[in-house]
Amino acid sequence: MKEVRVFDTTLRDGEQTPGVSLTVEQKLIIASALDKLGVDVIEAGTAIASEGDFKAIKEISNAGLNAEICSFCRIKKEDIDASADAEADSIFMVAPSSDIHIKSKFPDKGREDVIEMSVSAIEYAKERGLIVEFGAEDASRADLEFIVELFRNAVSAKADRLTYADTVGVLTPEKAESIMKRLTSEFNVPIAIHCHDDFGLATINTVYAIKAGASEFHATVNGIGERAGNAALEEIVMALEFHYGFKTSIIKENIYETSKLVEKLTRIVIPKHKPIVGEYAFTHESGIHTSAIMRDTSTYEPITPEMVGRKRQLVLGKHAGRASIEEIMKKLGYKADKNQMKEILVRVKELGDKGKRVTDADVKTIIETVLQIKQEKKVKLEDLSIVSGMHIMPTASVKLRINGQEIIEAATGLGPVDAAINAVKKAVSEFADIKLVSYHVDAITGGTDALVDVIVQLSRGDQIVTARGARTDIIMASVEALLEGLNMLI
Ligand SMILES: CC(=O)SCCNC(=O)CCNC(=O)[C@H](O)C(C)(C)COP(=O)(O)OP(=O)(O)OC[C@H]1O[C@@H](n2cnc3c(N)ncnc32)[C@H](O)[C@@H]1OP(=O)(O)O
Ligand SMILES: CC(=O)C(=O)O
Repeated sequence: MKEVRVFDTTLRDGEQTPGVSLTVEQKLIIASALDKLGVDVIEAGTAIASEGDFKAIKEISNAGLNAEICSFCRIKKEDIDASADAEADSIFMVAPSSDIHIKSKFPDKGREDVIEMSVSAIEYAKERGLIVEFGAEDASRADLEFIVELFRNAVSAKADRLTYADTVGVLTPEKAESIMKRLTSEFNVPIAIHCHDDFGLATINTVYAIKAGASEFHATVNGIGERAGNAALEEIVMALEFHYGFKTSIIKENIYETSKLVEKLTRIVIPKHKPIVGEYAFTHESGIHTSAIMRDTSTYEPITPEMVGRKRQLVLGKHAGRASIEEIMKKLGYKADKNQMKEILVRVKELGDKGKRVTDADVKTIIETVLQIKQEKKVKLEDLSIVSGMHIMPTASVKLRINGQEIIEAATGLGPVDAAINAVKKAVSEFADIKLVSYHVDAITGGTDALVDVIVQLSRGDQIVTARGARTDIIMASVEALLEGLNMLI
């Protein structure tokens, strides 16, 4: 089984995603998570780019991590100096290689000049004790014979590794394969592939380059990066290991945790349907699927969620069937006869047909209505007040009745909704350890008087539930959703 090295560039190319900017502390947190994930190289930033990046690279380099710590560099002495001064183990040194890039970056220079500049930069970097991974930028639009010539000179100058960069994502799997076959037949040093996702081909191009002999790939967690992003680490690892029999150092059970951390700190929300890490990658709604999954999970899951540190979710909606209802009834501890089951299913579908996402709390209400179960709500809102304004820290106070006992709490927050949620969470903290997993708000109509639909996901231990609040007042809708969920969990 051939082992492939993983060069993670979440903190460099990933951070080049428009709007993403990480503090030194955040970079350290992500670097530690990447190390725990098992990546071989962490490209921690560009030492020359800013004081913060310099400091981040230095702190990460001195954090005692197992991974090699790398800094991005141009073929420029000052970039090499900054990287060496930041105490990086290695540099990813990049030279423009296509005529388009050479012309626009060095208008009075040509291919020969790029070779000369690269050679002297590599020699200088080696003098400064750095491992040099030398990359050809925009290689996929360059003359392949020039790339071979550039790499030959780079290797003579003692570059340790080479990278072929598909900077604007124009490779195809066939090209990636034939080019990598040629390059790996010419050179004895390790060759990496660096792909972007402009045509949605970053994963397959990377996989084909690896199949053809590349021994390392560059990727980012969640595929974040410039424009359409970089190749996604989690997709490539799973594809290489599952379909092609390669081995990586990645501890797959840590994938989801790392993905959620990167989502939280970069604030780049993972699309719900994204492979491996999207919310719905292991969620099933359709009746036919749920019914089969309950007999054998492999019917509709190519890999188990546990493999990547996740759990399966079964949700109800207009596509539900009897098996889905039976499963949720079992979970909630209810029993119903045939006719009642039919009625519950009809009502769930009715809600779905109205275009609504059916939450767990909706299902519970439907079941209790059909079964004529009158459940006293354990947590009731008796009062809520909010103070917010230009020069005031948003503050909320709540009066709840929990199991008949009156509880009054107050909390501050980043905004009035946050303050209200914090106050409720504080009030119930003695009764249960509840976590808010996700919060989603939609304005159903267009104006400022719109009906606001809030959907929350709450967890308590292993249990996760969804609940809704719908009001014209966003604070009340949020608290209502939270209380609905709480009542399900407590
Ligand atoms: C495909 C990629 O991801 S490439 C990596 C992109 N990453 C970054 O840009 C990192 C963040 N960048 C920065 O902080 C800044 O751009 C810096 C510090 C690197 C440079 O800043 P400045 O000196 O102000 O230059 P500026 O950003 O305006 O232009 C880039 C310069 O680098 C030159 N350059 C670009 N690539 C290379 C290269 N591989 N080697 C040498 N010089 C290069 C350009 O020709 C241009 O030079 P010029 O100023 O003489 O025209
Ligand atoms: C260097 C780099 O990030 C690229 O060519 O895409």
